[in-house]
Amino acid sequence: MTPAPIAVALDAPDLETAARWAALVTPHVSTVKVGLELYLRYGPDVIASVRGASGVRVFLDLKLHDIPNTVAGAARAVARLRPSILTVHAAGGPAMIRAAVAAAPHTQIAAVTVLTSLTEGDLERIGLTGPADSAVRRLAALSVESGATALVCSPNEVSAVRAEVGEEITLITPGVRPTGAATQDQMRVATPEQALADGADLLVIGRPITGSPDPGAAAAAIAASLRRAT
Ligand SMILES: O=c1ccn([C@@H]2O[C@H](COP(=O)(O)O)[C@@H](O)[C@H]2O)c(=O)[nH]1
Repeated sequence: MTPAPIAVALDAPDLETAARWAALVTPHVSTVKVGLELYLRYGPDVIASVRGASGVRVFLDLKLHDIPNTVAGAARAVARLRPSILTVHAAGGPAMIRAAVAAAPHTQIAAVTVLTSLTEGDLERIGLTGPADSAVRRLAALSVESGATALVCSPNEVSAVRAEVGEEITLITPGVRPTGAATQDQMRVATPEQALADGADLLVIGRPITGSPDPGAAAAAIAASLRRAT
């Protein structure tokens, strides 16, 4: 069976837990995601630990955001680990995104538009007035013009972003919650089925899977429900 288009966020406190979660979910999902918590604690070794024998795709979610020269150096440093996807913040601007793309030619650079934990009230306080999808569309267009071939947005904006950037760009959506699951700190959310129906290519799902007593079964259940919906 083809693994589901899900990236499981391995936001674990230790390497053993992350590797265990990765081994349990990899029969069911296409990708595992390493974020700041794990990478800052364990560094590059974490990639091999979660990739394991299965060779599952690893998404390195470091959300780089700095001047172009610094981001180029950081992207070059992690490119040797061959992550499938590396994130940068779209708000870092065109030159920074171009620098990341040039520094990691074998890794897909995904630009994070507006964090899924932010409400429209938060955006207004930051100075981004108007509906969230206007800011997301603007940042998406800028990122693609700068060479990003993937974008991170909430499932609520995925159809607007698809209309803006076309079919060739990979749309990645965190803020995904199965019906009835707690939203926790995610503010702009939708179900896995809705995100996929609206045009997402890869669903990032963490705690609804890793917080389950059986992460393998939780991943398998979401994968099966996506298969039924398509
Ligand atoms: O806008 C964003 C960008 C990245 N994330 C990351 O996705 C996961 C979501 O985990 P859940 O447990 O499913 O909430 C997490 O690693 C974030 O760093 C995001 O949530 N929103």
